[in-house]
Formats: sequence, C-alpha cells, structure tokens
Amino acid sequence: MTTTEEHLRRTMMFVPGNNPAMLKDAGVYGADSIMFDLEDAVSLAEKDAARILVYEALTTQNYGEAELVVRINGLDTPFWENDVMAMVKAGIDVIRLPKTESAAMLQQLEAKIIEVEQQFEIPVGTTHMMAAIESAKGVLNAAEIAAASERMIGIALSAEDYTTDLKTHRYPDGAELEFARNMILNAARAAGIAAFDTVFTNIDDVAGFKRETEYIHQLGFDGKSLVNPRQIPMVNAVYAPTAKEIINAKNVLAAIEDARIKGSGVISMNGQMVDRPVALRAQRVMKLAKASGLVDEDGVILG
Ligand SMILES: CC(=O)SCCNC(=O)CCNC(=O)[C@H](O)C(C)(C)COP(=O)(O)OP(=O)(O)OC[C@H]1O[C@@H](n2cnc3c(N)ncnc32)[C@H](O)[C@@H]1OP(=O)(O)O
Ligand SMILES: O=C([O-])CC(=O)C(=O)O
Ligand SMILES: [Mg+2]
Repeated sequence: MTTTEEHLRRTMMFVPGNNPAMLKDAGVYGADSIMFDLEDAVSLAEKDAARILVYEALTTQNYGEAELVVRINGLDTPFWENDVMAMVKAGIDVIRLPKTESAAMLQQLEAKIIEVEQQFEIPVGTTHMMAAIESAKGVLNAAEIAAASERMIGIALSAEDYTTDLKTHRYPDGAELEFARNMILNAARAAGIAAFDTVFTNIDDVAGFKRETEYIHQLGFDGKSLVNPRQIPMVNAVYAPTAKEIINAKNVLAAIEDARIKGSGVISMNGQMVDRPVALRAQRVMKLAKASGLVDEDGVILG
C-alpha cells in the first residue's frame, strides 16, 4: 500500500521474521499494519535467515491494503544496516526503529535509508519511519523523537523493555505506564503523527486486553502493537463507533454541507455551534465506521 496520512492504524501486528508459515498467512487476518520482526522475536543465529525470508515474503506475497512495516535490529547491532538495505530494496512502507532514545538515532537511520533509496533508484523520501520508545530516556525525549524527520509516521510505546528499564513490571491497572503513555501520545500529536500503544502478551487474558484497549482508546491512541491475530477483532470492536456517534457525525457533516451550499460561514446544529474540532471528529468517526463495516462508501448506515 501507499502510506498516507489518512491510513487507519488500529492494529499493527508483529509477525516473527523467522516463521515462514506466519509470514505467508499474515495478510489474511485484516490487520491495518503488518509488522515483520527482525529484532527480538528472532534469535541471533537466525538474523540473516529471517532477513532473507522477510525480503522474499515482501517481494512475492500479496498483503492487500495492509501497511507493511518492518522492525529492524537496533543501531547498536551489526545487523541494522543489512536490514535497511534489504527492506528498502523490497519496497517496505515503514521502518520501525526499536529502542529509540533520541532524534539523532533516527537521523542516523534516515541517512542509511537515503543511501539505499539512491542506490536502488527509489525516489528519496519513499520509505517512512517510526520509532519504538522503550526506555526512560526515550520517553523523556519523545517530543524530539516524534519531530525527528518528515518521514516519521508515528511513535510507539514498548512497555516490556520500558518497564524493565524502570525496574518494575507490568501490572493489570497499567499505573506504571501512565507517564509514558501521556508523554508519547502528546509528543505524537504535537508532531502530527500517530501514537501506538504497546503489546499485551497474555493472549488468553481477553478481559485484561479489552480493558487496556478501552483505556488507550479513551486516551486517544491510534491503536496498538499486537502479537496475535486473535487480538485484531477485539481492537476493531473497541474502535468501532456506536450508532449514536455515527448518527451525530452524519448530522454534523450534513450541517456543514448545508452551510456550504447556503454560503454561510457559521454552522449551527440544533442550536449548537459546529466548529472545526467537531467537524474533524465527525470525519474520523465516519472513517472508523466505514472501516468497521457499519456504513457503506457513501456513509449510509448498514444493517
Ligand atoms: C516484547 C516484544 O518484542 S513482542 C514482539 C515479538 N514477538 C512476536 O513477534 C511474537 C508474535 N506472536 C507469536 O509468535 C504467536 O502469536 C505466539 C507464539 C505468541 C502464540 O502462537 P500460537 O499459540 O500459535 O497462537 P494461536 O494458536 O492463537 O495461533 C492461531 C493462528 O494464528 C497464527 N499466528 C499466531 N500469531 C501470529 C502472528 N503474530 N503473526 C501471524 N500469524 C500468527 C498461528 O500460526 C496460527 O495459524 P494456523 O491456525 O494457521 O496454525
Ligand atoms: O513494541 C512493543 O510493544 C514490544 C516491545 O518491543 C516491548 O514491549 O519491549
Ligand atoms: Mg522491546
């Protein structure tokens, strides 16, 4: 797919780069973004094999409309430059840098991406970047990380490494992540890019996953990193607007259209002024409603 501002990113599913069966079927589950992993899901002995497998998958499989992301190895490893070379050559949409602590790290990554784009005659700027923030230092630098480059599409909290760095672990109520979540969300929004919440690794704890997803949806995150396809429909259900929200959004958009036809600058709906934030929220509700199969292409409510 072509990465655009409008792309919904509710679900970004990790797919271990060393697992041919998972690589082959990763497109069938309907994730908004598929994230091929060359980093922590892959043992040191398998780094080269996984890179070759992911390259092969990217150049032969059809992943439909999904945005294609790869988590490369960290800048402190001997693998990352070969990862960038292969993934840019394969035409990946987004490179996710793990364990990002500064804008300088993204600038180092970008310099390598430019080199490879030029080498393979790919227009410079085609490959997007995102950053995973996994340490206290990264959280404190979230604003500069989010604004590091025009190529940035988002930043993500990576709570497994982050809680280790904080000398704690993950608790059901998530209190240990409150500061990082708010920092990351605000940094992303200030830079005009997406914010992703972290993985939830206890796949069978459905109630815990739902509670965490509802919480990060309330905060304003675009979506979550996922480890298992069973988590995709659960996130989509939380992000699906209610019937009441859809009707309200349609009324807002109709009022705007009505005012446009009448040439009126100020828009009111049932005595309430409709301003720009209200209109933007209505547009996002309709986009989520379409993606959730609740309205058709023209915004007509289905079922
Ligand atoms: C802290 C971090 O860095 S997290 C990021 C790194 N970790 C990862 O990438 C792990 C990704 N997840 C996985 O490998 C797996 O989901 C596991 C090992 C956790 C659980 O695997 P399973 O027990 O097989 O899960 P489950 O029974 O739900 O699998 C159902 C189907 O989905 C497939 N599947 C499971 N997870 C994934 C995935 N992440 N991507 C693609 N397919 C997957 C399975 O192969 C299985 O397919 P099949 O029905 O054709 O056999
Ligand atoms: O990005 C994620 O959510 C997974 C990860 O690496 C972490 O939590 O350390
Ligand atoms: Mg990590």
